[in-house]
Amino acid sequence: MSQVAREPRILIVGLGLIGSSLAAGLRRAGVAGEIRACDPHLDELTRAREMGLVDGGGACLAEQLDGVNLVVLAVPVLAMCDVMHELATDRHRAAPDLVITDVGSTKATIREAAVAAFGSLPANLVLGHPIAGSEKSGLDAVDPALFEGHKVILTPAPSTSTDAVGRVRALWATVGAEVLEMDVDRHDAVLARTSHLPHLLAFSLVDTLARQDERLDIFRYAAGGFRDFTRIAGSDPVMWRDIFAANQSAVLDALDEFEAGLARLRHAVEAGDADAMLSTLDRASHARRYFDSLLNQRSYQAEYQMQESTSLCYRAGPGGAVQGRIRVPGDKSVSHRSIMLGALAEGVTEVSGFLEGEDSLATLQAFREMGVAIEGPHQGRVTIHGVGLHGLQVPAGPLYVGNAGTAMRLFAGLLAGQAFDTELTGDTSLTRRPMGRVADPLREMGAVIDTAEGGRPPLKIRGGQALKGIDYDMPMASAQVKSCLLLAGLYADSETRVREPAPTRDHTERMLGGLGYRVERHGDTCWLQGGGALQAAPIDVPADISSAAFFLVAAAITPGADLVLEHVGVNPTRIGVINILQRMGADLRLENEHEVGGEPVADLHVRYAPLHGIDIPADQVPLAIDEFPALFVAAANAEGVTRLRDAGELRVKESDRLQAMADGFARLGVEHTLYDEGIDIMGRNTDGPNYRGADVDSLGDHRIAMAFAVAALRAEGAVNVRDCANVATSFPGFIELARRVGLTIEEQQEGA
Ligand SMILES: O=C(O)C1=C[C@@H](OP(=O)(O)O)[C@@H](O)[C@H](O)C1
Ligand SMILES: C=C(OP(=O)(O)O)C(=O)O
Repeated sequence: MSQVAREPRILIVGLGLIGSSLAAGLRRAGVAGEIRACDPHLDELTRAREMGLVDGGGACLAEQLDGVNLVVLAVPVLAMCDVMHELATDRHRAAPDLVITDVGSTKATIREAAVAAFGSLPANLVLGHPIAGSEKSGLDAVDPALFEGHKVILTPAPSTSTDAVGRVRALWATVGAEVLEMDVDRHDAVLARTSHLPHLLAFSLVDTLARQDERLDIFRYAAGGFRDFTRIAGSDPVMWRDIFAANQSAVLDALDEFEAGLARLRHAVEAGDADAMLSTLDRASHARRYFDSLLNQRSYQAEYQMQESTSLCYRAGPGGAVQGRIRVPGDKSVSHRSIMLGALAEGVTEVSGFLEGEDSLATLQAFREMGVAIEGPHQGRVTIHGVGLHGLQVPAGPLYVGNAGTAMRLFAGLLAGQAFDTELTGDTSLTRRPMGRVADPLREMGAVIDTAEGGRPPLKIRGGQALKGIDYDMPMASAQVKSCLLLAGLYADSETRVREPAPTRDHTERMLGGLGYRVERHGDTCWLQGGGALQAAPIDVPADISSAAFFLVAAAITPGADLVLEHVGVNPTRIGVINILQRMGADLRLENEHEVGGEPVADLHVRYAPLHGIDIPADQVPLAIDEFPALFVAAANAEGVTRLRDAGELRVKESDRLQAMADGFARLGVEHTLYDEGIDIMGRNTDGPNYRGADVDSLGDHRIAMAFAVAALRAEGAVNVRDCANVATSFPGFIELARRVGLTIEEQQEGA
């Protein structure tokens, strides 16, 4: 519950926009205490009293202090010094529990003024700053809702009384503000960039243009851009003079950074360097949209940050049909690689069919942060202005790859070969996943990488290392480890060889070949020689067989189903799901088979046919590694036992997928036995439902969420799946497509 101010007598010093709006907000909130004001303009005071904002007041601070419990100093920053001295002299007149706060836009100067006036920083002084305002000023602009939903930053010192901080927090909470704390220096540095610099630029631009054109034609013909950019130049000049003077050094630092950035852009314009211009504009445009969506709490990263507090659920009704022709979104593995290799190539790479899911978008964003100009995505089209193997630039901070194991592991190899240091971070699920499997062989190549305990993220990668080729025998069948080493191998002084214990997806090898980089293979080993170059070429991303798998299974278990999935990638290293379903008796055919950009594709046609349990051949496990959650649902609806072994890798995906599926099955009443590296599923295929409805938890894992949504087709009651926001990592639009083919499924906010 938010706190409410319980001050018997509040004194607001200064009836400008902030002071009068605070009074109005407190009044509107119905605070019980008296509100007084002190202002040199007696007519303003009279008006404020007539408007019902204050109970009384006067021009002399000493006289107004009698019995006051809370003083709010809302005077211009440079007037703060005099007011502090008066306060220090007459504070004995106030109540013994007096708390003082202020609303100044800079904090270090006000702290200095307080120390000068009081001899030291008083424990009952809580410096603060509401991040609210308007280009309008004074009592005329009063707005009781001015602080609602806005932030107020308090900057208490270690010596500040916690009771005083609590009371100032309550004051702002009463008028609807969100209160946070930071130290004085950080406040001044942050505000110099987010507020003071933009005001300074707006004032300067308007002044410059106004001088250039005495007849003010510019203003007459001003377009929206001018209006948007310069609105704040109408702000109170005295207030802003004071702010620039008071926060001089932080404002100058911010201005220096700005001038350096402007000089770079100027240079790009002057040199006609289209790539450099696009890179800056594109980064800015995306950063701006990211900022917008953060404010609206709807971006992909914001969604992750919010996940703790809100959760998206699926409610999948029992039964339903599976009919039609659909195309699922682009392949996630190929999408990640298209951005990575396109960025490292020389020339412009055009990608089509790109997956606009959060995982591959995180990869795209990371390259933007390393200076690569990338246009799009627009309806699956992305244009990457490659910078060559040595053209990446040092990013401003850690690279955040969200939920994407593929991104983190492939980046680890690629970044180990760069000249600069980097840090890779991810969301809570990714932070639990093992990275030693890439860090260890990379270290053998000469990379310097720090991980958190147990080889977990974040990964801190030291740049500038000379990498040497290795001959590596992978302990597990992992395309991510193989790809990571091949990417590092591009930067190595010699040959990098990787042997895999079983075939894994080979998109990296194929795409490197497509971009003119020679990768050789003999049996279970592939290798490349470092020091070459990649040449840009178009990349067509097929539909993702891992996403198609949910609909393949949906059709395979639903009597009467007849479904075509168009243009699905059927690379032989990915078709375990097709092989396994066919062995279980599915009527699944490949039609219209052809090749696009080095990857085989086909339309997959499934009609319902009764399934039976099988022993899943070990060699199919790596070829269907992401499809097991869906395949387990097929097994639950197949007559007899389906046995899976040698699948321990499922325990280190976005969740422990063996456990997550077993837990959900227990709730649905699907009989099963769990093993360390596998599961037995005792399926049924009756004329009616094959198990009951239940509430299940996806554990935030996209594939578990979609698998249980599909399971509802043969359940007796609804299947409610918790924590489904992460479906957007690999399959944006899943719900719409599922509904289109005949599933009854809705999204709900948990608790709604
Ligand atoms: O290389 C890739 O794109 C992937 C490889 C697989 O991971 P492992 O390499 O850990 O098996 C797979 O599970 C993942 O979804 C994507
Ligand atoms: C395991 C998966 O992806 P990643 O490893 O990239 O997180 C997946 O998509 O199922």
